Amino acid sequence: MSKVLVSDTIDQAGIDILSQVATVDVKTGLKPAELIEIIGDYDALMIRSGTRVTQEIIEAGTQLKIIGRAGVGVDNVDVPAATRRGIVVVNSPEGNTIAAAEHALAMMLALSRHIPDANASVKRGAWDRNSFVGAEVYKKTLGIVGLGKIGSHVASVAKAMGMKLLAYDPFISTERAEQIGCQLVELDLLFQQADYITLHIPKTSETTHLINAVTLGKMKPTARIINCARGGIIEETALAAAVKAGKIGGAALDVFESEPLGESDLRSLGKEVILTPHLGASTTEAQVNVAIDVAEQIRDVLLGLPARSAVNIPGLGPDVLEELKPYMQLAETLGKLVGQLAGGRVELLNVRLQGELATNKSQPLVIASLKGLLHQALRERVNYVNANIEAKERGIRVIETRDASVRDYAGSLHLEATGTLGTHSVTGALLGDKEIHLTDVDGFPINVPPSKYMVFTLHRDMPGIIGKLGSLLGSFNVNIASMQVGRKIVRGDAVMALSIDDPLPDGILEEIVKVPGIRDAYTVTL
Ligand SMILES: NC(=O)c1ccc[n+]([C@@H]2O[C@H](COP(=O)([O-])OP(=O)(O)OC[C@H]3O[C@@H](n4cnc5c(N)ncnc54)[C@H](O)[C@@H]3O)[C@@H](O)[C@H]2O)c1
Ligand SMILES: O=C(O)CC[C@@H](O)C(=O)O
Repeated sequence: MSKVLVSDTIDQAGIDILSQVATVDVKTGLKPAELIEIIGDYDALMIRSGTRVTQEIIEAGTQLKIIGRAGVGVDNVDVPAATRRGIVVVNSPEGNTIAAAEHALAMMLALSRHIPDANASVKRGAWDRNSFVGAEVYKKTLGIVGLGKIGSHVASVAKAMGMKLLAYDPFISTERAEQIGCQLVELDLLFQQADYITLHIPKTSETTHLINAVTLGKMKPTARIINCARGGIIEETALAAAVKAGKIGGAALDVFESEPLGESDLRSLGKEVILTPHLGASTTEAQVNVAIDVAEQIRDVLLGLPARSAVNIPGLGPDVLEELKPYMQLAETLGKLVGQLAGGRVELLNVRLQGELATNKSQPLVIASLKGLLHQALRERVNYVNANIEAKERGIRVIETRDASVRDYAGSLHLEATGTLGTHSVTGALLGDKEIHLTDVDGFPINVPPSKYMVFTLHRDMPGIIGKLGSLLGSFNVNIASMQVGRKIVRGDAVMALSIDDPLPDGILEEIVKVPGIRDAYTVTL
């Protein structure tokens, strides 16, 4: 049975799902050295934001197949290191959207009305109504930086509260922003005009210290800034100085440059600053959502299935996956087949999406084809995560083409591999109830479902050849399950595809090519 380590607190609903397929150990609060010591025993690691999964931990995790982040941000995981090792990294892109958006809105209102300090004052025994006069958000301008899932939800609630909405997000269209009720503006204008600024962007090299002494200087002296996205987007010393000097009105932060927050000027500021300990996703609902979402993906990957929200498998979102899953299986089978027909070192793979398939995303099919192609060399070491990298490292060039005009089957996939021993091609389609069929080998039309063990011959189409091959295989006790010949013209060149019950014993290929009329023979395991 597989073993899963859960190293941060996650909801029991997730543990229950993992327990269906694995032994689950929950060990929270581990020091990095302790994690390194035990991680080698585990097939999967499930975390929240508390565990930093460094390259060292990934390298010590020799059995790891998947790292599941119960939340959105994977900035606490060394994703490139995981990718190099072929470890899938999954997250829960939507499970805590509402929780994080509501936390940002709660922070905005709490900051405006001094709720935390007023509450603390009453609890201390005071009844001070003069110190906590606040401001209304109604008719004020909210500047939203990052109009993705969380930013959009904040926008719709803020709109209902009567706020005017400005947004900055270079990756969304003006139409999309307008749909959500936001005016898309340049960042400087947003800084100059907003009464409240809320950040909903990832932490990247462009967004690190986006809010600094210079940008803070562009804001209104009454502006209040809210960060429930990621620590480090705001330069904290500059923020503390700006609040102290009255250059901005205040700030509410849920996330920090270093967590847990250590010594910080922010702690000593008054009611203009509110701090929460990374609570954006901390609702019962969100924790159930993310735990189930990520645990299901870990379960699937441990069962050999693809994950729906893998961050290191390009182009493989849940919607794409649903539609392309059967074609990915087809691509992998064709990749295995063409790789073995080509033999030697493959230098070029042409992946052609044909017919209806031509309108689909090609990237997942390219990855699956490469996974199949590299299986011969790498076996279980190659997977959807590292297939691209492994192919690049081996100097395999990939060309993707599309031909919507091919109408033989509703949608088909054609792979052509060129290597040190020549060029071979295979085509396949899904027939009936999504059953894989080989429809062409080296330009010869056939129609056979692939089987685990197969033999292909290139021969001259002439009387007696099938019988001779059958007798030869029979004499070596090889049982033929099915056989089909593909030819373009009568008595021209032809391809024979044989499904056999067991692997072809060593030395028989050499005997097959001695049969008069047979020019070449290949055996493959799919
Ligand atoms: N505090 C918490 O507990 C908590 C919980 C959930 C998410 N988060 C964080 O909230 C943030 C937003 O999450 P989301 O789910 O909305 O992500 P998302 O991917 O749906 O949205 C992010 C948006 O930021 C935009 N963006 C990227 N770079 C930008 C840039 N340089 N300038 C402006 N916009 C840019 C993108 O186009 C996208 O629309 C992330 O940092 C996430 O880690 C925090
Ligand atoms: O695990 C948490 O509570 C934080 C989650 C949040 O920061 C996220 O990125 O999803």
